[in-house]
Amino acid sequence: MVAQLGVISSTSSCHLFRSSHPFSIRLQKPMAMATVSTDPVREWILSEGKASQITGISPVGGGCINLASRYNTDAGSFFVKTNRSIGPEMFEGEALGLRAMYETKSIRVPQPFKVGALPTGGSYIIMEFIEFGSSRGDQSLLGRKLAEMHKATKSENGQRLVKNLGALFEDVTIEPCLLHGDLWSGNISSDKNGEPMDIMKQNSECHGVPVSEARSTMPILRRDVYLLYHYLNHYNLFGSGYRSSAMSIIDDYLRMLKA
Ligand SMILES: Nc1ncnc2c1ncn2[C@@H]1O[C@H](COP(=O)(O)OP(=O)(O)OP(=O)(O)O)[C@@H](O)[C@H]1O
Repeated sequence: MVAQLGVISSTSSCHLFRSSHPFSIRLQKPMAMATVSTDPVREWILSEGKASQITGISPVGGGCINLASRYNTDAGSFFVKTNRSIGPEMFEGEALGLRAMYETKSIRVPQPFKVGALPTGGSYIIMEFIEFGSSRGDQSLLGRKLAEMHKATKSENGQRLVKNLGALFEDVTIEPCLLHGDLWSGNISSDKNGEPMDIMKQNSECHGVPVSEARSTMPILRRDVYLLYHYLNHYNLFGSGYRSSAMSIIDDYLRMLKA
């Protein structure tokens, strides 16, 4: 909770746009007063967003997954999406993608500003509000801008590692072996005699191998390459929580390989 100078609506001046929309109150007579806010969207807009007052909030239709709103302020408009049940990982992924596209300075995309968790559960993303035109614009220009974006995209460190990975496999005969498909603490138990057992229900994809005994049988030089595969897979499936582990293995290998 952050105590700050905020703007609230007086009850008598509230105008409801749509009763089902939680942010559908237009603030017609903003009144500054000290208040304790538990609304991180409002807090961000009134601090880092450099607005001193929010003059109106209205729903934006068209989305399927999230609730979208336009926040009008004296510092311009912001586009905000919230989701009541999904955590910030989804919007972190959206912001990551938008930022990467935005930084290419090619095709027009909204600048992402802030992603976070809602105190009541769920999450939000705040980004630049874009006033749409009435048509789809020049389609050939769209194609050219997309091509520009593809060309501008910098290869990630991962691509460098892929190019240099061969060195780790020189003079090695790789023999196929049976690997557990999903070895993690949730899939390990023991029977009533204390015999360790695997309680995996389905063999979907491999995790890293958390058991040090099992891990010690892997060739040290290449072990983290296998681990990296699983971190990347989990990054893809479950979101940005796995990114830093993947990147740190990539960076370690790039240093080791002097690539
Ligand atoms: N930056 C923006 N500024 C203004 N309006 C936007 C912006 N981004 C999206 N919109 C409008 O808001 C609508 C909902 O956004 P979006 O499509 O991203 O919602 P979603 O629920 O997250 O995704 P989906 O529709 O793919 O399920 C869009 O159809 C578009 O009209």
